[in-house]
Amino acid sequence: MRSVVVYANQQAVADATGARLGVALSDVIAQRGVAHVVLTGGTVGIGLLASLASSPLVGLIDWTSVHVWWGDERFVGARDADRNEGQAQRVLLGIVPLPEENIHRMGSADEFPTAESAAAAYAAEVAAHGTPAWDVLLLGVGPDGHVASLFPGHPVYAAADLVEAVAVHDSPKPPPNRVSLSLASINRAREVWVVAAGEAKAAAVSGGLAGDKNLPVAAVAGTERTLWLIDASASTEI
Ligand SMILES: O=C(O)[C@H](O)[C@@H](O)[C@H](O)[C@H](O)COP(=O)(O)O
Repeated sequence: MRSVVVYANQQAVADATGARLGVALSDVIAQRGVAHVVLTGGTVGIGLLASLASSPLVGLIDWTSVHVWWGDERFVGARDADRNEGQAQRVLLGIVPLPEENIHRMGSADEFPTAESAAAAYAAEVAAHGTPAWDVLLLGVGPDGHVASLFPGHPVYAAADLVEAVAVHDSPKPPPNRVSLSLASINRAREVWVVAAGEAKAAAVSGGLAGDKNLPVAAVAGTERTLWLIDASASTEI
């Protein structure tokens, strides 16, 4: 099932999605005992975590039952400000009582010689946890229709999709070296939530919703639900 929800502006997308995530995590824990959430980088992706951190909903969640994963990561030094995990840590993960062993970071350039080896280690980490069907998987969208670090026309996106995680070089969005979940991994999620705000995203949103085969955002779907959580200016071309 696919639904599109249009909010007034970027802050409203972040606030509503942060609240939605808080409710979803407590619901999943009540139903299944453990929740696997996959985070995304980007403005809305980090903004919604900040919003959840300041919401009373944050206290509803049994954080010891939450496992946090990433859809993609920038392959730079562990303390580089570009790291998605560092940004998430600052706004939410470092504030809530989340056990360190529940935080599944993609490897940095300080720990791994290549993005390939970091991707392989991440695939092993996913396998070691039973290759979970992600309960909620968040994705920002680029103006070019990329999601996670899967870029349209990039050889990694075009290549066969039989692995869990891939190394990405020559990313059109800096920094150039990245690690990303594959499309197969993303689409194992029960719920995929696509978040986007701003007029720069309008073409990607309309192309994605119309099923433009060239756009990675058009190829993502949850097995139970796909939610597009966007603002008014990203919705003008639908
Ligand atoms: O690490 C990253 O760069 C991302 O995960 C990427 O896929 C991001 O989510 C989109 O580019 C949207 O980013 P903005 O919301 O900042 O435009």
